[in-house]
Amino acid sequence: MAIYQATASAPVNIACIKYWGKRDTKLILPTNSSLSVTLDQDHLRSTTTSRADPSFEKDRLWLNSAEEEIKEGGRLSTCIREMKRMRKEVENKDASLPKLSTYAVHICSRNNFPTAAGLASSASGFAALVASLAALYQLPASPSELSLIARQGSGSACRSLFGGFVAWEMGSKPDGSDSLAVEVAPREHWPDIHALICVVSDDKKGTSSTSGMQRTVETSTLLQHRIKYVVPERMEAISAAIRARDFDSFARITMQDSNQFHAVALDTDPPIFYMNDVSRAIIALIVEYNRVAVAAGGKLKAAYTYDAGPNAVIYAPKENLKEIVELIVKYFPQAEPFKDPFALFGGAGVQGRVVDGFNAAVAKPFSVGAVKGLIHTRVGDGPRVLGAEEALLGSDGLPKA
Ligand SMILES: Nc1ncnc2c1ncn2[C@@H]1O[C@H](COP(=O)(O)OP(=O)(O)OP(=O)(O)O)[C@@H](O)[C@H]1O
Ligand SMILES: C[C@@](O)(CCOP(=O)(O)OP(=O)(O)O)CC(=O)O
Repeated sequence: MAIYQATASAPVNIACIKYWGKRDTKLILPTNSSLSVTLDQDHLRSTTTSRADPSFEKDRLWLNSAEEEIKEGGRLSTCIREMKRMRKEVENKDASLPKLSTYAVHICSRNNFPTAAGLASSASGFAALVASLAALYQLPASPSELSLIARQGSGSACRSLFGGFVAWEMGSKPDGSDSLAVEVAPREHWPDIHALICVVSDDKKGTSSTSGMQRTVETSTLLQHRIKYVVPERMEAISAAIRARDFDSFARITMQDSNQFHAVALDTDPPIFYMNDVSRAIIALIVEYNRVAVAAGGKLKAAYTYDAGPNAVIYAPKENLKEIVELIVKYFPQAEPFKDPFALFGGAGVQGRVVDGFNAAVAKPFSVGAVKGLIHTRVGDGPRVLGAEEALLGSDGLPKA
């Protein structure tokens, strides 16, 4: 008997222009376009194996070893159904193909980082699910076409179908067929963009993105201003900054948009707070670091951004990462030695330090544990189809131990 199985991995993405608000909650159609940087899967990824077999009784999914219920009409079941529909179209054109669209699937996925902790696991997770099913079904679909399906799993997931710098165009059609991800620039265009993730908390968050953004749509007047006047202009400006490799503009817009996203969260009734004192202290440090650079006649050297949680993501050109790590470690001492994937410190270990002219009083030093960990990564590529040796399902079609 032939085995029909495929494994794929997909990256996390962190938005610079935030998606926050839906005009259609079932199809997951946003109230504004958004733009993100895809992070390197060598560091953060979801890996998913999908298998179709006539002996399987029903579709099943395991996430990090535990079986998840595939609820009828839920996001998982929608994505699986849509992928089967695309396979059926291919089968209709070529009668010699096995009827995989009629078989149930077993899907096993793993995230190599905490799930549901504001590290965008739903984005890499749904992108990996769609990429592995596309490989299993041998679909001739482009990343933008696949993004239409990943979007229905979790909005931000549609942007993880591409590497590099990615826009999710909100579209205008009621059926959502023009609400998809497009590449603004591949990672090779600007590979020097690095990211430092400051893990402030890896707990499950209080207000989920899904429910938080709907409350904002229902109650925030500021959101209406953002949608109409602010985001369209910013999408243009940041795309131009990316094309020109203009970090100064990229950084300014990224920080402004993070600030406005958290402002609309605060403008929600009742208000939503995603950042905490640690998040705000990191903002103060980056603002002061940039002030020193600009005062010396230079340009912005780093940009912070925060999703629906307290974790900071700091984007910066590679050359600034050593200074940024030293700055963060000075105020947020680490229990574990810094994992130095790009050999910034040459094995010497990190010394907390600020640049000359830095006003140390902008933040107070915190104790060990306030920032639980630092992940240094960079802009990365899109989903990868992996070899059979990476499969997460065993020969019995169940998760490997
Ligand atoms: N590898 C995966 N495969 C399939 N689904 C996944 C995977 N990883 C996460 N998910 C789904 O995404 C959910 C977590 O999404 P949630 O939005 O709560 O957290 P997050 O993505 O870490 O945070 P955020 O999107 O706000 O940055 C999980 O409960 C699960 O349903
Ligand atoms: C703050 C954000 O990270 C919100 C992400 O929201 P989700 O994509 O997790 O929401 P759903 O579509 O309801 O699954 C901003 C962004 O990634 O653009």
